[in-house]
Amino acid sequence: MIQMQESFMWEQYQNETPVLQWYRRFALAYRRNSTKRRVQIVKAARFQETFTYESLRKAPMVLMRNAEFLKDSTEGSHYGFPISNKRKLGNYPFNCTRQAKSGFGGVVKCVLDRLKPGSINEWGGSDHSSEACVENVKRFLSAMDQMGLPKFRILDLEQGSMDTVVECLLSLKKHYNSNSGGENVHITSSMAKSGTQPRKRWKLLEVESSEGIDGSCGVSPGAQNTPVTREERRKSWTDSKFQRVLRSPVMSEPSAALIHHVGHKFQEVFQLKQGRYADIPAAKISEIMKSNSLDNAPTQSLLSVVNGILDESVERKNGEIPHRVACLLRKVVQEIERRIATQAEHLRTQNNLYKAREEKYQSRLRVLETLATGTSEETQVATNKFQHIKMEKTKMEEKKKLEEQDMVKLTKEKDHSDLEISTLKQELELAKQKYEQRCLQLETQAKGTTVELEVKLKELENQRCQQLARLTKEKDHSDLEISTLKQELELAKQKYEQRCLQLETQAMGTTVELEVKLKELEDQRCQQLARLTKEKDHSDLEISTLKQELELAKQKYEQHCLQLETQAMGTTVELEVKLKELEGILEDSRKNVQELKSFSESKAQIWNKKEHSYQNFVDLQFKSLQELRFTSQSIKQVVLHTQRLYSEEFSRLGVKLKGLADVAENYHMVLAENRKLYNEVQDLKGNIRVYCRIRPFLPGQNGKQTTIDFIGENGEMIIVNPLKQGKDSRRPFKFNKVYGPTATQEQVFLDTQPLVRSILDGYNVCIFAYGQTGSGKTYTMNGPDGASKEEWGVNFRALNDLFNISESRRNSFVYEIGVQIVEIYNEQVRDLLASDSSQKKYPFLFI
Ligand SMILES: Nc1ncnc2c1ncn2[C@@H]1O[C@H](COP(=O)(O)OP(=O)(O)OP(=O)(O)O)[C@@H](O)[C@H]1O
Repeated sequence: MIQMQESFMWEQYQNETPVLQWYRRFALAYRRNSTKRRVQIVKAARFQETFTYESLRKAPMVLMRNAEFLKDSTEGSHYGFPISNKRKLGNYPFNCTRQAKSGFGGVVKCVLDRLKPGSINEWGGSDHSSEACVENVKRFLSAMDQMGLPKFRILDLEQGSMDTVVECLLSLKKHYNSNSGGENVHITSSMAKSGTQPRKRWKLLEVESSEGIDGSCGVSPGAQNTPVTREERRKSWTDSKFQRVLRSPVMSEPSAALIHHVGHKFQEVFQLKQGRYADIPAAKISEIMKSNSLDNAPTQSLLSVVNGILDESVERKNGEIPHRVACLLRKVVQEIERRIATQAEHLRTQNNLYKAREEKYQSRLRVLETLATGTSEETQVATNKFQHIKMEKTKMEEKKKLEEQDMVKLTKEKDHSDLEISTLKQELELAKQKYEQRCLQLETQAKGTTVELEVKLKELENQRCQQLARLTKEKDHSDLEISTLKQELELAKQKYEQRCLQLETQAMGTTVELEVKLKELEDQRCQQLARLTKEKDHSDLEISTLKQELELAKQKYEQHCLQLETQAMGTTVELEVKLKELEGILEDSRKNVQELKSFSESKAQIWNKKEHSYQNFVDLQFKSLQELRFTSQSIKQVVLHTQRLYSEEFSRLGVKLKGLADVAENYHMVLAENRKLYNEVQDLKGNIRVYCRIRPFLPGQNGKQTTIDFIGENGEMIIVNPLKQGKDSRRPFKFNKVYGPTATQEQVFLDTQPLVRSILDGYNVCIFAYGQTGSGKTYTMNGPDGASKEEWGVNFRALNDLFNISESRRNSFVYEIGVQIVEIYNEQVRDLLASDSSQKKYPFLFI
């Protein structure tokens, strides 16, 4: 930590916060091993109100490291002042004026001596008096004002705000940097004269401000004049620097071997000649500057060189540094600056690296989070399953409860039905009694009715007898009437006869009158007779009707009597039937009672059975619930196991798939290669190939002699012509191949098949047959009419082959196959598949 802090230079100083400034001071104090001073610094820092962990957290990375250190330093029992205790901090208001004034006083004094030599206020001979410091600061500010450089307020110092102060000092540094080296010499000399100890401008503030912390403005005059003390200080400073540099994790140091080799040389040249830098010959210095000694020298050596030169310059009293040494110093400082720049770059890259690592870790964290969410999802699924099982369990329990309730209900119902049965039995008993009473009543009623009927019958009998008696009386009366009427008629007849006789006698007396009168009388008598006969007829009729009526009445009475008798009989029968019915009903009721009894008994048995079965069912359910629980447990384990297996399988599958993908890729490559080679072979065989086929003799041509003399294996053929002599009699021919008369269709196709197949790779192929009429072109290309598969010609076989291949490559390729058949005859091209005659001739019109 300390080494880190010590490596901060002017450029970084402007970014420092009070905390960092404090730390810088602390680091220097630490380096000087002054516990008292450290405690003092820690106290000072603790009392700053802005100094909280929160501000530390927001600080840059280096500051954070400081903060860690600070934490360690302050929280430990070492100092016993926990800085986070704000309450305590409030009790100690920080008065930075004293520290600031006294610390900063030294800086101001030195700078003022350079700006305005001899204007330093040294009241009372004490450099450390507050008044002298304030006066010096004021003078410094006026000097800055005169130079037109930005300044700060004394109030800033009092409030401890170092920003404006640092800015002021930086502008001053820039101002001097822009000046030439000669001026440096002058300033250095003037500073040396004034008794101060300037080393290097950009180190000035660091050293002097650190020196000013404890109120001692730079090195005390007495100490300056003590060489041993100065030497010791220089040595200790060099050692500490050396240690720091060696331990620095960010310094871009050369390798250990190189340090050993070159560093040794460097030390030899410089360190061994401490105090004699001015004596080094210019040639040696220029050699060192030209060579890469500086590049390879350790930083510690470089710093010691700088220190040595500066110390030597102090020792020399006049403060002058030879030009060559100044150049060397510049070179060394440049090298140190370069290293610091590399260091800064290194820090930046490390920072980037840390950032990248942080991002990586964050992405890992995200992955872990997603995994965690995945796990939580799985857990969710498992919990859901568990909930489901729980629900099922509760359902089962509810079911069980319901069944128990059902059981209770059923037992209640059973009791209820038992009650009902008993009430029914009672009712049945009552009904039975009622029926018996009713039967008795009916029997009594029937008896009563029978008696009534008998009485009625008797009455009817009496009535009938009375009616009969009346009718007989009436008959007698009418008989009497008839007899009286007959007597009257006899009397009337007799009277008429007597009258007739009288009249005859009278007529006799009087003839004409009588005869007339007789006639009249006769007429009257005839009329009377007629009337009397009529009346007699009428009375006869009446008598006959009366007789008939009487007969009818008699019959009616008889019928009525018969009816009454039959009614009485029917009623008796009905009553008997009713009686029988009632007896039957009674019997049925008895039977019903018996049946009800048996039914209730059987129902009770059924209920008992049901109860038993429900009990069994409940037991079974309970068992199955137990089994279900056990099964769910085992399923859970199986699921977990399966998940494990699944992930393993998945990874294995991935590996296999990868292998398979590689193999597939290789396969495709090999396939492509094969195709290329195949087509190359086809090309090598020749783009145009001529095959000759010799047709066998047709039936009926067997007697003829062949002209084929020889057929070679490699397409040679000799034809003989017996009509010619000598050389012309035997003519050799050469083809790609010659098929003899016995060659099959398949053999012919086998040679053309590779060519046909190259169509699928995008090659154009044409196969045509040529020959005289009847030589077998159609036979070779198509085959004979109604050809079997063995007799298929080239066309059929080629198409069949193409279809088969396209089918087998269905998953990889899609081929479109079309067929066109044309005829070229007499230089006319005809489409043989066209149905329309207008489209048959070339050029074809495709629609
Ligand atoms: N290799 C063979 N084996 C058996 N019979 C064959 C063979 N070649 C041709 N033939 C028969 O020879 C006869 C003539 O053949 P084809 O019709 O194929 O001749 P072509 O050259 O097509 O004649 P054209 O030019 O007149 O159409 C047919 O009856 C055919 O069956």
